[in-house]
Amino acid sequence: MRPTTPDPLLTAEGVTVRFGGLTALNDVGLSVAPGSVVGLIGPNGAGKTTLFNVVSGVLRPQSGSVSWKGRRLRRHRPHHLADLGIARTLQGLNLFPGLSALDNVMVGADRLCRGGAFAMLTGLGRYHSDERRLRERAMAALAEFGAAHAARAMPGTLPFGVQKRVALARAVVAEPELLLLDEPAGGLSGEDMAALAAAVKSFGSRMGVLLVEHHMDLVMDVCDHIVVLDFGEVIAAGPPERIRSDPAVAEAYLGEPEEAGTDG
Ligand SMILES: Nc1ncnc2c1ncn2[C@@H]1O[C@H](COP(=O)(O)OP(=O)(O)OP(=O)(O)O)[C@@H](O)[C@H]1O
Repeated sequence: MRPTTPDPLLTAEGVTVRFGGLTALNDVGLSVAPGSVVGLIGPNGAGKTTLFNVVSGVLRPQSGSVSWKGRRLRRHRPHHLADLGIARTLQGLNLFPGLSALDNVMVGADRLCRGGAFAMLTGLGRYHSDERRLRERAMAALAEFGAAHAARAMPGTLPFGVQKRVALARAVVAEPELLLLDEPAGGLSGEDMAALAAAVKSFGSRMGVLLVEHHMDLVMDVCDHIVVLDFGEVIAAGPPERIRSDPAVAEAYLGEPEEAGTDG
């Protein structure tokens, strides 16, 4: 269901993470409102994955907090995300190699099914009435990403770009309120990249999205708001047009300030 409140879905505040003597994140914050696409960018080692892991419940920060709809998450773990209404895709595809593309997507519908999609897929429990409904829904999700033709195929037999579409379909089939995307463009090009951009834009009208991504063109194209990390600190935050012209961002990426106006 579409959220009706403009309050943030997800808020991270004052997040600090240290690995031994290295400060990977220092007092970092961001928030994602319903219906907005927030990009998290920064050079290699800036702390993007670390923040993604804190938000996902993989890592506990030394200080700071993560809140969901205004309520602080104290002990959340990745397997709690679906119940909260949060889905994520990881850098790896994480598809089950022994399940067809369609069945992989149905696993993503787990939270819609009382007995769990696994119980349904394995025939354990009495969930046959749910099964047809979820199968139709999973097919519709595959079709939305142009992967309906792959429904019966095993993931390993599919081209990488199609596998990525299946992973995206699995993430959104349960209609999460927030989608966490960790470098979804990795390994994509051309048509697959354009399809991904279109998909993320369409998600933005249905759910909040946090997009961690290296691919700058994609981020500038699809995000409403961008947070830039460098050496574990937020160095800029704002709409794409502001980030694009921010000298601190150019400096972080290029290693030195862009010399505006120099002509030789
Ligand atoms: N488990 C860990 N143990 C020690 N140091 C770590 C660990 N995870 C990350 N780091 C360090 O923390 C810093 C931030 O890493 P992180 O992976 O979050 O950056 P990133 O912005 O995601 O980089 P990339 O774009 O290369 O994926 C880096 O210096 C990295 O080497």
